[in-house]
Order: sequence, then structure tokens, then C-alpha cells
Amino acid sequence: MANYNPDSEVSPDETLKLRSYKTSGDIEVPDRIIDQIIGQKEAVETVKKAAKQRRNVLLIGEPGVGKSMLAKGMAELLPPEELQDILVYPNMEDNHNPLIGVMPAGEGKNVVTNYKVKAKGQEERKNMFMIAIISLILVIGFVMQQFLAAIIAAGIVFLALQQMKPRSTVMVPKLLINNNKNNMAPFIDATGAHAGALLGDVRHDPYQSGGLGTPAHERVEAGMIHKANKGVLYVDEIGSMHMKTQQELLTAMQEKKYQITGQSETSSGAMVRSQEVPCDFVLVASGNLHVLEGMHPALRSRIRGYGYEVFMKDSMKDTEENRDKLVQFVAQEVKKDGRIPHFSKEAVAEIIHEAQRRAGKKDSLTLKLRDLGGLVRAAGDIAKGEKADYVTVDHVLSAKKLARTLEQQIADRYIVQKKRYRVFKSEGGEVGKVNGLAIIGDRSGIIMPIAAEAAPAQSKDEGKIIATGKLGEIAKEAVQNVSALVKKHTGTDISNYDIHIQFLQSYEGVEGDSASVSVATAVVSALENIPVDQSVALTGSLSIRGDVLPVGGVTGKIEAAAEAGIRKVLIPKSNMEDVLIEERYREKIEIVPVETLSEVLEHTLSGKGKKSLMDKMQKITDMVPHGILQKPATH
Ligand SMILES: Nc1ncnc2c1ncn2[C@@H]1O[C@H](COP(=O)(O)OP(=O)(O)OP(=O)(O)O)[C@@H](O)[C@H]1O
Repeated sequence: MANYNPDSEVSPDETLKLRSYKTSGDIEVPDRIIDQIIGQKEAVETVKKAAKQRRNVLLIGEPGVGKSMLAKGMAELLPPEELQDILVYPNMEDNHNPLIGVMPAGEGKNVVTNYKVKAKGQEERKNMFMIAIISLILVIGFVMQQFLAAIIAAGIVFLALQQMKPRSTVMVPKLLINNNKNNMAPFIDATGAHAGALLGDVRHDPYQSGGLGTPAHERVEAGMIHKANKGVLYVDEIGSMHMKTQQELLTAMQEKKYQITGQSETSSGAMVRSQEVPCDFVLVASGNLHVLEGMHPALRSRIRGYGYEVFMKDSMKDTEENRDKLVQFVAQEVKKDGRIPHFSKEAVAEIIHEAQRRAGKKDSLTLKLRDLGGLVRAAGDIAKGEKADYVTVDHVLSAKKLARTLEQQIADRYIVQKKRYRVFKSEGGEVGKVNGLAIIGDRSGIIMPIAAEAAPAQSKDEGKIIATGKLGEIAKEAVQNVSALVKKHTGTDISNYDIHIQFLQSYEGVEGDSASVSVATAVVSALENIPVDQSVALTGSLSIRGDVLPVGGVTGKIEAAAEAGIRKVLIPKSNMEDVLIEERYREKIEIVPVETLSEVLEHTLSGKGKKSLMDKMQKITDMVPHGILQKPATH
């Protein structure tokens, strides 16, 4: 039996249940949203605390890790008995300043109904009075046998009374916020809302005069801040909200009430300003780290001072217990979808395997569960299309092929295009040309060919490094790093040369940080005029000591290389445990871990000149006991 961990969120009984299931249908899904949130223990604890104390929360993290789920879960935890109804009444003394009434949830409707009954009674009494007068005129006329005169007189009196008929003195209030006392506290998602929707508005009235207009109080519209009263107001990407709107949001948060006025200055609604309307909400703001740049400093400091900030995780440790949570996740997603069949135990295991791959680092499971949920649904759809009773491993594997992300599709097309136009080769040798590897998006690998040319320096003083494009800075740094190394072991002084570096058809979204080993190899090849084996691709970051340092996304990169027909791929040794390539690629490609630049050159350079260069390097390494070309010392 698995060891029981006292800190665990799952009890031993539950653990057993999770392990002995046949399909995901046997797994119980918790009712509360907060209990459905997986792998974000600290964030969940914080939100529970914040709900108790009615504190604001700022959630920072990658997309699809459960930020909005946490906000919804928080709304469930807030006490519903505090819910209120809000009414807006006409103000007889100042039509432009409607009055606000607040009462316990559920009562607002009754108040409005009472007013409506009263208004109807008054109307009926007026109509009765009119009918009585007209009837009297007609009777008198008929008695006096003055039929035509009686009818004309009745008509005139009818029109006159209609004109003179005073407006009802009973004006029905408008139910601005209608809650049910059995409801949970409101959860309002104000992501991307403009000022009017967020802060409330007063509609424009084209018939303001002549008695045809709509009374001001009826034109008042509640904002999301008011609808979130006693509940949660959730704003994702808060940094993209207009500064002025953020400022108003802060005011509303501090005051817990906010007057409603017309947001458009040219509208008649702008003349109307209601009494203060309660908006006692808890703000849950979210976004990725960049969001902080666009966030109003005072709003941020308010949350920091009177609330909590949480950095959400994007992966969790690959333990038995956490795998169990993913089992629960699959069951949840199937239940939420409501149309797809449940997963067999093996199919769930395949989803867990995909979670390992997507984490991109060793012993981890991804927590980007929105994307993983997409895979669950895609596999479910395939099984449903086949009228299968449950989802099998094959369905998941087909879904993986089918449900490729945009970045993966771009990467696929890229490989096809680059092959067609021979931007890169996967065989033979070429001087100064290296098949680098890069990542676009989250985890899609692509081949990024790099070309280097070395020519004697044009200027007398010193050669130049000419690297263009978005990745130019990285290239320059790589060449600077490599220059000391090259000089040491080949005796060639890079500064006597102008070195041109080009990233061939590099794609805009490429993260080029891991290209420095490739750049260095291309430069050495160009300087020494030794071809690079084009059936090899490589990735790695180069230190000035000549060590190859770890990089991200190795799995995606290796798969892209295999897909492109490359036979051998060099990766930093310290990344070896992060490799989780799919079975079908294992046969296709040899993965070689490397620790130093000399190992890289050993595997990439080919043909004439290689041996003498390697010998030269060896000699220098022997001469420099703690030399830069040695393997790093292991302690
Ligand atoms: N930690 C989690 N536990 C369980 N399910 C999750 C988790 N994170 C995401 N999901 C699944 O992904 C869906 C989307 O998650 P959610 O909307 O909360 O992400 P988010 O972090 O708010 O993303 P974004 O910032 O892009 O809106 C959820 O409805 C749920 O199905």
C-alpha cells in the first residue's frame, strides 16, 4: 500500500478508491469547485483564508492553471445570508438624483410587486371616474333626445380628461439587483469590461421633454461592481484595464459603494447621478507576471496591504499522490463536459503520461490543465464518434495527433517548407552551417538553421560581429563567449575576422536563448573551414568556460529534429532526465548528452581538418590543467 502522507489532501481511503477504479466513472467528483482544484494547494489555502476574512486576492500565473476556478471557488465560500437586493426609486424633489433602497435578498421583488399593485389601483380608479362622467353625459343627451350633441360632448370630455389626466402619483421603483436568498454569493467575471459595464451607467433618453421621457430612475443600470455586491468580482488581465477605470475600481473597493451615472458625457444619462449604490465585493484579480506592469500602483498596493498575492504553479511533482489527482481531474472534465464517455484506466494513464511530457522537466506533471482538458475532450469526442463505451488509449493517441496546438501546426508547416526550399539539410556536410533547435510557443520544437561566415577584418583595428534579426544579440554574445575558447585552442584570433551570423528564416516567436552552442559551432566551422555534419542537430547554452548548460523544451526539440529526418541530436547532459519523447521517435534518432564545447565539436564536425583541430584542442587542454575546454570538475 502507498505510504500515507499526513500533509496529503487525499485520505488513505480516498487513495485506495482512486487506485482501484475501472473507468473514470468510478471516481467521485467533489461538489465544491474549491475541492476540484488540483495541484494548487497553497493558492487554495490562501483563497479559503481570504474568503473567511473577505480579503482581495491577486493571482499570478500562466494561462489555464485554475485562476478563474479559484475565484469561482471563493464565491462559493462566501456566506450567502448577507446577500442584498437593491432598488432604485424616483426622487420627487430632484429627478436627476434617483434614490437607492437596500434590503435583504428576496424582498426586492415583493416591494416592486406592491408598488405595481398600488399603481394599477390608482389607474383603475381614474378610468372609472372617466367612464362615469361620459356615461352621465350620454344619458342626459339621450333623455333630452340630443343624440348627436351628446356623442360630441362625450368625445370632447373624453379627450379633455385624457389630456388633463395627471401622471400616476405612484411611481414603481426599479429592481436594480435581484438576489435569491438561497443563491450562493455572486461571481461576476468583469474581464475586459468597459467602464459602463463595470461601474454602471444611465441610459440616454431621446424624449427628455414633453412628458414622453422615461423617468431617470428607470434608466439606471447596475455595474458589475454592484452585481458583485457581497460576492466576488473577478478581473483577468487586470493590467490591460484602462488606468482611469482601475482608479475608479479602487475607489469602489475602498468605499464599498459607488454612485451610478451616465458614462457618455454627451448623453442625457450623464446628468443623472444616483445615490450611492452598495458594491461590497471581494476583488480577485489575475494575469501573468507582465500584468503587474499595467496595474495601477495604488490598486496593487491596496491588494498587497489588505489581501493576498499568490504565484500559481505550472507543474507539480510527479508522485503517486499527484497522479491520483490527475485521475480525479479526468473524471471531473468528463463530468463537466457531460457528453463524452468515461476513460478506461489505461487511457487515464496515457493522459498522465502526456502531463509528464508537457511539464517539460523531470519528475513533474503539468498543471496547465486547461490544455490537458482539451486533450481529454478531444479523445472523448473521438470515442463518442465511434460510439465506444469508454475512451481507450488509442483514442487518446489519435486525439494527440488531431488536437495539435497552433504552434505545433506552425512548426509542422515550417518543417515542410524548410525541407521543400532546402533551407536546411539532414545529410552531408557544410561549412559554417548548423542545425540549431528552438521552441515556439510552449513546447513545439523547430529546426533553426544557423549560418556563419568568417572573412578577414575590413577594418584595421578589429573585426566585427555582424548578426542581424531578432536573435542578433544572442548571436553576438555567443560569439563573444566563444572567442576566448577559439583563441585558446585553435590559436585563431576572432578579432582578426569579420564574422557574419544569420538565423535562416527564423520565426518571430522563437525563444533563442538556447542557440549559443549552435552559434559557436557554426563560427568554429567557418573559421577553421571544417564541415558540419548536417544529420546532427543541437541545442544548449554555452558558458564562457566552454560548458554546455541546460535549456528548456528538449523533448519538443528532439521530436522536431526526428520529424525533420535528423539522425543525431546533441543536448546538454543535465537535460537528459527531462527527455520524454514519444515512443515512435525513439528508433528514429540518437540522443547524445554533451557537457563541453569540445564534445559538441567532436560530434558535429566532420571530414578533413577535424582530426588536426581536435588534436590541437587536446594539446591545449592538457597544457591548461583547469582549462576551459575540460569537462567541468565533479565534486
Ligand atoms: N488547477 C486546476 N484544477 C482542475 N482543473 C483545472 C485547473 N486549472 C485549470 N483547470 C481546467 O481548465 C479550465 C480553465 O481553467 P481556468 O479558467 O481557471 O484557468 P485560468 O488560470 O483562469 O486561465 P486564464 O488566465 O487563461 O483565464 C478549468 O475550467 C478546468 O477545467
